[in-house]
Amino acid sequence: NTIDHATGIGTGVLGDSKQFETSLQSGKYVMKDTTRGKGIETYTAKNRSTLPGTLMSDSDNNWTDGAAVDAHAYAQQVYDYYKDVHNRNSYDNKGALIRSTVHYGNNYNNAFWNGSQMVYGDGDGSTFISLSGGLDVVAHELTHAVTEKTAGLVYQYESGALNESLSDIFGAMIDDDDWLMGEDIYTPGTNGDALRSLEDPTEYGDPDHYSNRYTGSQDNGGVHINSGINNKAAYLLAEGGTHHGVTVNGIGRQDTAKIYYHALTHYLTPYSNFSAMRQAAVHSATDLFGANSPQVAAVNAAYSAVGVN
Ligand SMILES: CC(C)[C@H](Cc1cn(Cc2ccc(C(=O)O)cc2)nn1)C(=O)N[C@@H](CCCCN)C(=O)O
Ligand SMILES: [Zn+2]
Repeated sequence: NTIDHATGIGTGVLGDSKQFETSLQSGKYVMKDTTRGKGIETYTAKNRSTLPGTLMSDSDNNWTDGAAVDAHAYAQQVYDYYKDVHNRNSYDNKGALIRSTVHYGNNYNNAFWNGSQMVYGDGDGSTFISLSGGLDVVAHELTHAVTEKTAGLVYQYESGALNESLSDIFGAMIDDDDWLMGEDIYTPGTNGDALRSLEDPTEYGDPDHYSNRYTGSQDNGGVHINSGINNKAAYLLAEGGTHHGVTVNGIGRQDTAKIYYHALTHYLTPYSNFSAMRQAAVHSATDLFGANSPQVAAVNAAYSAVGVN
């Protein structure tokens, strides 16, 4: 009925005011958006680790829990990106309910997709602040769900690094004011730093060329490390540049996002490696823009520039 959905207003982690969809339930406003797919819900774990915890509620629809405000508002923004830009209805393309829990654990320095929902810690206040305060973080986590429902890239070694890279790529496409990951919620005492950089992965110790890939077993075989190689390729594809003597003529963020989304939903498979990623991106650019397009040429150049054949 008409009062089913309402517009909440609140302050985010960084003190920014925003509006978002809520609904009225048994006389209280709750963080449940009934207007997108089968819904978007935000819960609090109250600093314990039981999931999903308690649905966020408020008496007057003016919200002061910054972590919940951002988790809820950014989940809506990421839903809208996939719907409006890629015509995808939630992470399963069937309007799956999107659930987030904030205030997970105690001073928990991480955020993750647990296979069913998004989970955000509050950080310890010096390494991280509440991680849902990063739009790129929310997009990163929700993209893990998209990947699971599409290519199903196994979370280890090269397929896992591609899984990670695609989450970073769409994080950067949605939080599109830079090519950094986590800059808004990492080390509040230090400006301008981040967890990872797609522009220059080596800035945070990650490789930007296949010859420098990590071959050990830590981090599930380097999934958050070797992601830098594909992240660099995506950055070069969008922005252009010369890397290891190879020049790429950039095609912009929009066409780059279309190529990766097409690859994710049409060509990548659970055990795709970096070489298969190059082929999937070439096939996708060919499908979308034609075999002799500048986009296809740029894809080939970008992967050659990072040493992937
Ligand atoms: C999305 C991003 C903000 C988040 C960042 C992150 C956080 N951590 C733990 C961590 C903790 C402390 C520090 C430090 O510098 O002291 C750095 C990293 N490692 N990565 C991240 O990358 N989380 C992983 C969590 C993976 C959990 C296992 N599936 C992911 O979603 O891939
Ligand atoms: Zn990830």
